[in-house]
Amino acid sequence: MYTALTIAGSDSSGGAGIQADIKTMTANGVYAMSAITALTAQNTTGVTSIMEATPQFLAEELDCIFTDIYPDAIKTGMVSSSELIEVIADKLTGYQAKNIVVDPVMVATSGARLISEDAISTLKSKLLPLAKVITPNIPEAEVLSEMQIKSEADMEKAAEIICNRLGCSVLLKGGHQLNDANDLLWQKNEQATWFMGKRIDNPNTHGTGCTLSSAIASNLAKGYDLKTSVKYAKNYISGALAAGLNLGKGSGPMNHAFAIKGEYIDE
Ligand SMILES: Nc1ncnc2c1ncn2[C@@H]1O[C@H](COP(=O)(O)OP(=O)(O)OP(=O)(O)O)[C@@H](O)[C@H]1O
Ligand SMILES: Cc1ncc(CO)c(N)n1
Repeated sequence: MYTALTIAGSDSSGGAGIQADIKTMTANGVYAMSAITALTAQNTTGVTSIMEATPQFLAEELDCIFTDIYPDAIKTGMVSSSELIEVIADKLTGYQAKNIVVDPVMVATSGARLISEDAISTLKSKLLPLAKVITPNIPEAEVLSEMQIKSEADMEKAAEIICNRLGCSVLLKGGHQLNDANDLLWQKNEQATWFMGKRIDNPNTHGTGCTLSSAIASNLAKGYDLKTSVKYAKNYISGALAAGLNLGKGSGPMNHAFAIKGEYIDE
C-alpha cells in the first residue's frame, strides 16, 4: 500500500488540518500518517486557541514515522513557529524525503492567523526550497512574491517570481479571490499549465486548501507525475465541494465520503 504523511495542525472541528488530510488520503486509497505541529480549538466560525507541540516532540514524531513506515509522499500544512519549521526541514533533509508538498498556510478561512511573522522568513529560506510543489492561495502568493495579484496575468507573474526565488514548482490557487476556480501550475522548465475549474456555488469551503494539497500528495505517493497529480486532486476537491454538505454555523467542511475519486473522472 502507498503511504503518505501529513505534518500539520489539528482542527477540532474536523474540516481542515490533520483531520481533512487523513480523510483525503484515505478516500484516495493511501495509508495516512500524521505528525501534529499544534492543536487548535476551532470550529466552522473561527479559531479560539492554539497549543503548539514542542520542537523536541515534533522531532520525535518524525523520527518514529521515518524509521518505521517510510512515507511515499509528505504534505505540510500549518506550522506556526520558526523552531518547528526548522525541525521539519532538518528531518525531511536528513531522511531524504521525496514528493514533498508544502501548503504555506498563513491565515484560516475564518481569518485567524496561523503563523507568526518571523516564521514566514524561515518558511521561505528553509522549507519551501525542499518542496516538489507549493500550494499558495492568492493572499499567500502575494506575501511570497511581494506583489499584488488582481488578474490571471498577475498570477503568472507572481508564480514565476516565487519559482525563480525558491526553486520549487508553484500551484497558485485561484479559488480564493478571482471569479473562476482556475489554478495555475508553474514549473521551471514548462512554465504555465492552467487547471480550469467551474466555481461551485457552495459557501462551505473550510479546509479546501488542506484537502487539495493532501490529494496532490496522495497522487504523488501513487507514482503519478505532478501534472496528473494536480489534475486528479482538482477533480477530488470539485467532487467534495459539489457533494454539498452543510454543517455548522460558519463556513462548513466538505464531504469526503461522497467526493468522487479523482482518477475516475477524465474531462
Ligand atoms: N467555490 C469553489 N468552487 C470550485 N473550486 C473551488 C472553490 N473554492 C475553492 N476551490 C478550489 O479549491 C482549491 C483550494 O483553493 P483555495 O483558494 O480555497 O485554498 P485556500 O484558500 O488555501 O483554502 P483554505 O481556506 O482551506 O486555507 C483550489 O483548487 C480552488 O480552485
Ligand atoms: C489546523 C488548521 N490548518 C489549516 C487551516 C487552514 O484552513 C485551518 N483552518 N486549521
